[in-house]
Amino acid sequence: MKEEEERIQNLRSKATKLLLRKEFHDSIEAYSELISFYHNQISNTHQNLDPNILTKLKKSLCLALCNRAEAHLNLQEFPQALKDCNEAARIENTHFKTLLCKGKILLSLNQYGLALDCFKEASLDPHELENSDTLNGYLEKCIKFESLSRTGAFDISDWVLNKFQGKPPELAEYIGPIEIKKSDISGRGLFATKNVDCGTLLLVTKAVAIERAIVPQSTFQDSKEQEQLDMWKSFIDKVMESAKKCVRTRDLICKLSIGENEDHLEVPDIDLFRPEAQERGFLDKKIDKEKLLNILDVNSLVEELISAKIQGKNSDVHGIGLWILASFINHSCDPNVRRSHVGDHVIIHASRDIKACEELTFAYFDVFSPFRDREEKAKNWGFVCKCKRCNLEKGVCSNQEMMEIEMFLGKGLEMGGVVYRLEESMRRWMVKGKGKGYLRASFWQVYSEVYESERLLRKWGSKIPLMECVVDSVVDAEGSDERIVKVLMRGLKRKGHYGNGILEMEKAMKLGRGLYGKIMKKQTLKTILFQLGN
Ligand SMILES: C[S@@+](CC[C@H](N)C(=O)[O-])C[C@H]1O[C@@H](n2cnc3c(N)ncnc32)[C@H](O)[C@@H]1O
Repeated sequence: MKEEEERIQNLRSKATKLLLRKEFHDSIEAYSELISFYHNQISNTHQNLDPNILTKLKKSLCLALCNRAEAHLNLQEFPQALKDCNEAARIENTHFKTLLCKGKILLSLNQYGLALDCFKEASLDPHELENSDTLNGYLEKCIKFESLSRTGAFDISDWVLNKFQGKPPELAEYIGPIEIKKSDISGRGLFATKNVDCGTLLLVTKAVAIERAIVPQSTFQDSKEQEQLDMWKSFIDKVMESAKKCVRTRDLICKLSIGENEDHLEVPDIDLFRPEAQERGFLDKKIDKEKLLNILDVNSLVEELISAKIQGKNSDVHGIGLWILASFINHSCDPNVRRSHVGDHVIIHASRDIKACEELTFAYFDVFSPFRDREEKAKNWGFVCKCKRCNLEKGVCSNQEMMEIEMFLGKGLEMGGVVYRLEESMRRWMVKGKGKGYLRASFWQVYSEVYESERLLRKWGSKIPLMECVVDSVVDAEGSDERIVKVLMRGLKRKGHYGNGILEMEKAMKLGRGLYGKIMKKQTLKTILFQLGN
């Protein structure tokens, strides 16, 4: 008997040491042995009742379960961690350490309301005053996150102003007025459930996994490709790891498209993606590597590089990630939402006014390029783009005149001449409304060079449309984009309307909200707009 007691005493101190040394896998093993021992003892003791021994055993079991939960939590094995905490709580429902651990797990699972209940309950323990600072920290965080996840009232101003450097702001997951429905473009898509205006926040969601690497522009092509391949491989491993750890993640990943027969795919209920749905029965689906590769091929997103370059972000940093709910958003060459990457979260907001029941689309690749370039990029993604803009431009682009305009571009014809020819052709082809905006966006590079050159403006000014007019039509067709805002702000500066032309500034502010969403302070947005115009 003495020997057994000694063995258990040693096992207990071994498990504790391993936990303190952060050797979580080994500590889980040691605690599991300890937990089995207590389970056996309790069922034996139940037969030869000694209430004191039983109480002592149950206390020890509660502590061992709670410590094993802590180890699982550190390995981000949330379901196992939660299971241990729930068993510990059934033994002693006011156990401080268990409540603290369960609160931390629920916080990691974005279940802020339930986490708050745990921390509140823990704060009632009069014996744990020395832990009150830690507890207050969690309470404050929970209250903030709970409100953010309900209201979407985020503020990323300081971070944007700091050119996206330093620690990103802490974000909570948020699902705005959106739903999943069958799409006319392909398979399923995300749709607005009510009218929203430019800049409205629609979705904030955290990546299942993300992998970043620094690949300097100057790196040789071969090494660049190797670095990207290595990045892709470790990204796949990370997603596999997350999927292995959590039934819910695995089940939700399995709902994603592999790019084939999309029109036959089930349309999942958006509520499944809410953190509160954690407890709903998710199917323990198997996911083999080949299926996962296909899913990642179709749904992974790179952290946006074009806007990163324009905003002066470090464009040597490349990131790839999987954001499950955002994966239901189809591509369009005339998108109405934009994504911003903040830490491991992706933020989706309206880049123009959107009507209820309208499908939300963003650009998978740069859409400020001619039809043939975009066709090639969509092909690399594995689809033929069915958006309105491609359908319209397909017809125009087979036109001999359009081919000539594209050819002139390559042959160094003066940019003013290209703009002039394109505008004249559109007039003759009777291209109207959005069509004009689409084609101007296709040749935006050319337009922007003309509008930014005093010399070209002097030469071609009266033969080509006003910059403001072209900006309006491209914004109408494409929504907000840094490149348009840049040209607009520089134009306003030249005309002396910078900061004092009220109407112009109102327009610029609306475009700014389209760029970063309404989650920026007005004053910060103004500063950013001025920076873009310099
Ligand atoms: C990230 S998924 C988008 C959601 C997908 N429609 C679904 O049902 O799960 C990407 C896939 O959607 C389809 N897709 C997205 N945008 C498209 C577009 N503009 N035209 C045609 N197919 C598109 C392609 O099959 C692409 O591989």
